[in-house]
This record gives sequence, C-alpha cells and structure tokens, in this order.
Amino acid sequence: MYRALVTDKVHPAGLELLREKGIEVVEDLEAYKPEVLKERIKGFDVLIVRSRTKVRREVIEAADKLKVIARAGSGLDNIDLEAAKEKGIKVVNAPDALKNAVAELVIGMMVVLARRAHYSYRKLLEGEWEKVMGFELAGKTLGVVGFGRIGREVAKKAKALGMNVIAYDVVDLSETAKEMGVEFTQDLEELLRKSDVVSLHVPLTEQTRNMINRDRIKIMKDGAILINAARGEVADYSALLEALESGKLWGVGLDVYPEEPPKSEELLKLIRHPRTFATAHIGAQTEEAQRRTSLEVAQRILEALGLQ
Ligand SMILES: O=C(O)[C@H](O)COP(=O)(O)O
Repeated sequence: MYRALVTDKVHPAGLELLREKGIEVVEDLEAYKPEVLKERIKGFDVLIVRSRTKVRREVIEAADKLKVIARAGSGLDNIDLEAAKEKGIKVVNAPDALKNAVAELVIGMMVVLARRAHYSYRKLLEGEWEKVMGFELAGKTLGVVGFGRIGREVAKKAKALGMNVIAYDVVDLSETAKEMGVEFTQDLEELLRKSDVVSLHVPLTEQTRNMINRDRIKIMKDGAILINAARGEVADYSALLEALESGKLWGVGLDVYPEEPPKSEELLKLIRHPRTFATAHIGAQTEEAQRRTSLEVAQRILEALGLQ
C-alpha cells in the first residue's frame, strides 16, 4: 500500500480521492519544519506540500521510499528539483487550478490601490472622513511581467476593465498576445517605461530573483503602481520602500514576501506604509481554487504512481 504524507493544509477533496484509490494519507501539519520532516519522511511514497514546506536536498536525501513530491499549487521554488531528479523522484503540481483566484486578487488590488480605498478605510477606522483622490484604470496601461497562465488571466480581466495591456516574457509569446489584443515585448525596460500598473507573474528562479531592483524602479513611470503576487524575492523590497517614501510610486500591492510570515522591521515598515495594500499570501486561498488544486494534484499523483 502506498503512503502519502501531507505537511500543509490541503483541501480534503483530493486527499479523499487518494484514499479511495487505496493510498494511506497521513496529515501532519507539524512536519513542515525541516528537522521534523527529515525524520518523518521515512516510509512515505508521496509527499504533498504547499509553499510553507521547504523540500530541500537534506529532506530528499533522507527519504527512503519517496517516489512523488506533489506541490498542491503552482510555484516549485520551495522544492529542490535537482535533488529530486537525481533520486528519480517525480515532481507534480497543479498550475491551472489557481490562476483565476490569483488574477481576481490582483485585479482587486489594482482597483483598491488606484482609488486608495485601503487608505480611505484606514482613515474611517481612525474616525477621519478624508475624501481621497484616485485615478481610473480604464485607458491606462497594465504591464504584465511573465505571460504564463496567471499573467494571461490577469491580462484578460484587465482588458475587460478597458485597460491597454503590454506583456513581457522570456519566451516569445507574441502570437498568443496578438490573439488577446495584448502588446508583447521581450524588453522588460520597455514595459516598465510604458506601464501605469506593473504586475509580476514570473516564477522565482535565479534569473528572476531581484528583477525589480532600484535601477528598474527608476525606469518606471512616476506615480505607477507595482503589484507582486508572484514571489517576494522577485522584487527588492527595500527599494520598494524607498520608492514609496520618495513618492516615485503611487502604491504597492503585495501578497508575497521574501520572508513569510514577514518579521523584519523593514518589511513591516513597507507593509504598514499608507501607500501599501498587503495580504498574507492569499492568492490561491479560495474554496474553489483549493478544491480544484487538491483534485488536480491528486490526479497527477495517481498518474505518477501508475494507478490511473
Ligand atoms: O505558487 C502557488 O501555488 C501560490 O503562490 C500559492 O501558494 P500556497 O499554496 O502556499 O498558498
């Protein structure tokens, strides 16, 4: 009998499907800690995680029966893919299931930031009536950095709001962009120069780490908005704080952080800034997305084990 260890909160639908197929599923939400996981992993054929569990080389090397690492979600930056490959362990994920949830959050952030609705709410809570002035998104340009599944979903929704969209990707996706009525560029700086709102949708890799740095922020339009619902390390958060303090940026929307939960004083200062709208990595946190993700990843596990 195959055994699966689940170390993060995963929707029960997919776990139920695995049980129906005869897999023993053990949920241990404490085993996400690296020292615990190194011991706990022994005897399991499948490991199911979200972003909280870091599946590093030590864990993979300590595993004695592991055949599949399943990421109930999209980003694989928390898994040592090289170490998994060396041991012949398959890695599966569910990149389609959450794209709508993330895209809806990003659109919400754009509206909130452009109208400074978060600040208005903050003032009301403080007992102040301040009629803040914002700007409209219709007719403005959204720059989508990373034109994968999520980036394309954000572009589609932004077009429906009447925005012009320009997309950047290292892969030539000009045909896909053309079909969607989106301008395409492989020159990131061109996108930064043209966009009123920039939204990041690249995976975290050595190439994308710190891609939005001080120099690139300088290239952005004065008064632009930056949104990051991808990975914290893709942008230099100290540079973002400076750009808010200097008035270079109109606002910043953050769902992800280089440290989760954020604890450093500087990160907390950025989060507390009146021009920041911040959430706690909730991009994929909808009932619908979690259910779809869990079912999709369970299917991938069954296929990888040859049970489907
Ligand atoms: O990469 C992802 O799937 C999203 O960032 C969501 O991550 P989470 O499953 O840890 O919430």
